[in-house]
Amino acid sequence: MDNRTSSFSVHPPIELSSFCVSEEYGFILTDPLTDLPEYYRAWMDLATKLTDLVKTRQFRHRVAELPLLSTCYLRGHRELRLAHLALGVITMGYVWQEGPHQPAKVLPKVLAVPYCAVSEMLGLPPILVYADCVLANWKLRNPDGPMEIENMDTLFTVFGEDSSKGFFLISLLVEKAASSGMQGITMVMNSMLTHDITGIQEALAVVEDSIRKMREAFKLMHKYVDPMAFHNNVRIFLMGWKDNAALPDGLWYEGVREEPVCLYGGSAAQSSSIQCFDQLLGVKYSDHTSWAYMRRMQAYMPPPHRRLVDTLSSWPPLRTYILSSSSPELRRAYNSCVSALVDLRCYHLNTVVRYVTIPGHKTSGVSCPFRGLHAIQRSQGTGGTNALPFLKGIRDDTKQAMITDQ
Ligand code: HEM
Repeated sequence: MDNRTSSFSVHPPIELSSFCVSEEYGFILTDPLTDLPEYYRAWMDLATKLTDLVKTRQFRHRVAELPLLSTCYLRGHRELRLAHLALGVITMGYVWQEGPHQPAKVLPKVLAVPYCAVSEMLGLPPILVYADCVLANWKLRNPDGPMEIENMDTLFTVFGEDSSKGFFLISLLVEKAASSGMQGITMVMNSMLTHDITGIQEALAVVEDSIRKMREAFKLMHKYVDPMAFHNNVRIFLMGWKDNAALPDGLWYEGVREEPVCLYGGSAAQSSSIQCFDQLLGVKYSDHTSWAYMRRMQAYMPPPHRRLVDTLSSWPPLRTYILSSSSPELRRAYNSCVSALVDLRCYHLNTVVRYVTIPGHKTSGVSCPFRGLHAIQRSQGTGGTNALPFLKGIRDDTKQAMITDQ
């Protein structure tokens, strides 16, 4: 037994809606707004024109000309989320316009002050997070049509337009596939409360099916995202200012803080879905650095989503429950989920080799537009990790969760 309580009596049933998670969309923001009140026109205009203005090196000048807008006209969660997304995109354009060898070290007051205010209201850090650029950055072209890539668009892209769009939308579809898994998780947990073995087993099959569907959705990445465009453009504009040699001291938010702030860049490591599956299945990150990193990523999730991960981690462990049960079917259903998660992580790893490692080697040639890049940055994820060792470790930890007969 680990230090979680072994008693089920203290745990009320889990309701996804209490964590702002929808049955149909999971962690995705449903019906995101596509525009802010007219007062915020300057933000929306700038965020939608990032690519053109970065190409012509005008983005920073245009930011400097922004009026200092009050956040008092932003109403409700959806307006705040759209404002956080737009200001995040503008911040990335401002910091990385000249590439990693010449980042801006100071975020001007006209941007820093409202951005930090909106971030505080949402309980999110003032940087473009996964919950912005993926979970809140989408619309249906035909509102009555299906949620399929051909019928979808982003509200904003970062540099590397088509590949940026593809990266955000495919990640969104992977999240959509995870939504049935979130329902499966609640079914597992709530069936544990009543010791309903068949219920747990059926719910685990739902979880497994969802993880396998995530892998299927992931495959679309290869059709819609070009590796070189991802590596040299998209990735650069998602990088943060923590564990990044380009901005070793962080970024100074003028008019807000006295000291520069260090924050990780936007990465799908900030996805709550995968951390929920890990909690359900009892995946233990054996390396302390990886554990600490995954824990830190929770601060980049919207607070109710973070609470769900925490709640799952405080429940009596499913794995221990299964180990003490005599049902071979239950054990099989659990192992199939672990196996699906290992497969997903293996697929993800191969994708990282294709999109980060291989282009990183090619980029070391003289024609690289970012030739000032330090070697480590060429193979670094947007979340600041040295990607491959970190991801291999977590994949191996997932394998360790498998229950073997002995
Ligand atoms: C081109 C596609 C992708 C690339 C190149 C990529 C790259 C990376 C990298 C480099 C990391 C290490 C952390 C960092 O420094 O950012 C990472 C972590 C992670 N990524 Fe991705 N990623 C991709 C797509 C996705 C998608 C679609 C998902 C799922 C929604 C995802 C989920 C995760 C998770 C959960 C982690 C944390 C480690 C883990 O739990 O295994 N990634 N990714």
